Amino acid sequence: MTTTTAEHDGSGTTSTAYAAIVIGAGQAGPGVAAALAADGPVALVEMDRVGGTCLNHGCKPTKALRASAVVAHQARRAAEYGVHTGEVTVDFGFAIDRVHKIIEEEVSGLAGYIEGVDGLELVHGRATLATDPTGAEHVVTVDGRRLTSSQVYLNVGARASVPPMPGLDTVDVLTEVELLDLTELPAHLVIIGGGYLGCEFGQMFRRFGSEVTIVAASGLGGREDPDVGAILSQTFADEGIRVLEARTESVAPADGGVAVTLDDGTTVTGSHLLMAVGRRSNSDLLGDHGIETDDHGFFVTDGRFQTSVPGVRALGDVNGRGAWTHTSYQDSQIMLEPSRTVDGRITTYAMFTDPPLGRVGMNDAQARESGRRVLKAEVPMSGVSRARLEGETTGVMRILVDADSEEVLGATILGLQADDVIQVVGTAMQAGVRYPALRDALPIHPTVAEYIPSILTSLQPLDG
Ligand SMILES: Cc1cc2nc3c(=O)[nH]c(=O)nc-3n(C[C@H](O)[C@H](O)[C@H](O)COP(=O)(O)OP(=O)(O)OC[C@H]3O[C@@H](n4cnc5c(N)ncnc54)[C@H](O)[C@@H]3O)c2cc1C
Ligand SMILES: NC(=O)c1ccc[n+]([C@@H]2O[C@H](COP(=O)([O-])OP(=O)(O)OC[C@H]3O[C@@H](n4cnc5c(N)ncnc54)[C@H](O)[C@@H]3O)[C@@H](O)[C@H]2O)c1
Repeated sequence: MTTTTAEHDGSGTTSTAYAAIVIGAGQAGPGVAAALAADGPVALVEMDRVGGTCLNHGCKPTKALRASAVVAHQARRAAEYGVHTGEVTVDFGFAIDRVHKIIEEEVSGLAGYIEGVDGLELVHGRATLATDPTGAEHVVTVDGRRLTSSQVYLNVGARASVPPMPGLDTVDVLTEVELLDLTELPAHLVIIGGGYLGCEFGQMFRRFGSEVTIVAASGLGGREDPDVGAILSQTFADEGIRVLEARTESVAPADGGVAVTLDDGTTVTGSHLLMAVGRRSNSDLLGDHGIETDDHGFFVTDGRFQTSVPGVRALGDVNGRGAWTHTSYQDSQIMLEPSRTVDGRITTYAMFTDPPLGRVGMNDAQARESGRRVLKAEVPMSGVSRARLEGETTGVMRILVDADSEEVLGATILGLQADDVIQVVGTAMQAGVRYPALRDALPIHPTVAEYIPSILTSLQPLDG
């Protein structure tokens, strides 16, 4: 077993050798660090609170906050179900406080877990990395402390991208970090970006009572089939959210808030501005690391996460092979099982609007591009009996299969419980199940998932 050695170089700097150093306590780092600590001393370096984006200002706080927004919406619709509640008001301060309490518990639970692992040292501070091209001794510096190892794992994640725009330095720009720290509800939240972040936050804040305008260059849910984007747009319009399909050109202060000028000449004025136009890699925070990155700063890796420098591996968002907690966490599982590779991973994700969107594998456009002979089965959610029973008929359910190989190629579900139901298809795809086996499965009635076997009995060519 390798042991930690601490040496003084005469300048007062302590140099400590580890069996492995993990930088970033996000979704992959803690699990990998804990497992490696069984074989020798490991340092886990984190510059912020443990748990990374997901736990501190990503998936978990947003889904906790979404729960309040969904309840507000249901309460307003209660009369549709014969339930009478009186006037519905939202105490935003209470809702955000609830979120923070849940997150505090989870962060301290994770910190306690890390502290309890034998051989694992949590080092607080921002790490910079000087790699050794031979792979013999990489040097990580944290607050003047020198840590060395031949094995370095990078789980440094990504942060909100704030692209340059005239006037940005004259206004307060919020990212999700600051938005989740607000204690008072914005009067009018202007969101730049109509992707996952823009859609999820936009709908939540509208339901809390803010006026919301989303400026979305490629419409809502830009990566999805056009009809899915159109259903989302109609749902948002029905809830009173203004969506403008344009690019922002500049921003400026206005009436104690912000004015956003768009490329079609329109100007929108709001009290708060949220930037939600994608993520940028945190690889630059490591300093002059000498590792190959792509044009967007994501580390280039092979299927076992090996970077261009021997002994340095990159896991999670920063390797550009996924942009979700589940992909980052799965990277750590794959890393710890030598026979596995990330190559060929079937992408699956959800967008937690209400109703949610679930996606796995290909959508229509990707299926067309694949050059395969594709069959498609679909049903509007208004045709799904469970959705009708629950009064939640917005959306569509769609599955694509290969007519020749009978492979399941992908599915899009926008509608009631889509974030969970999609996983039936994802699991089948991972297991390599051919569509006739899925079609012939016995489903439970009345559920949303029962329509997966059911619609597979009426496959049609993709484009009619
Ligand atoms: C608002 C929002 C909502 C989201 N919702 C979902 C969702 O519902 N489902 C989902 O799957 N994904 C969601 N995501 C995406 C998800 O949060 C990320 O994909 C996930 O957190 C990535 O995990 P990671 O381990 O790669 O990086 P991170 O979780 O970002 O962790 C990286 C860690 O490295 C640390 N670090 C960085 N540089 C250094 C350095 N030089 N020295 C020391 N430490 C460093 C950071 O402080 C951080 O703790 C959401 C993201 C956002 C912003
Ligand atoms: N449910 C989830 O899993 C979830 C939720 C939120 C965030 N996330 C993660 O966070 C990442 C970032 O999400 P995001 O929504 O910020 O990015 P995104 O890439 O999903 O969407 C950004 C959108 O902004 C638009 N845009 C870019 N520049 C613009 C401009 N100047 N004016 C107007 N529109 C502009 C783009 O057309 C695009 O539609 C995602 O990739 C995802 O990994 C995941």
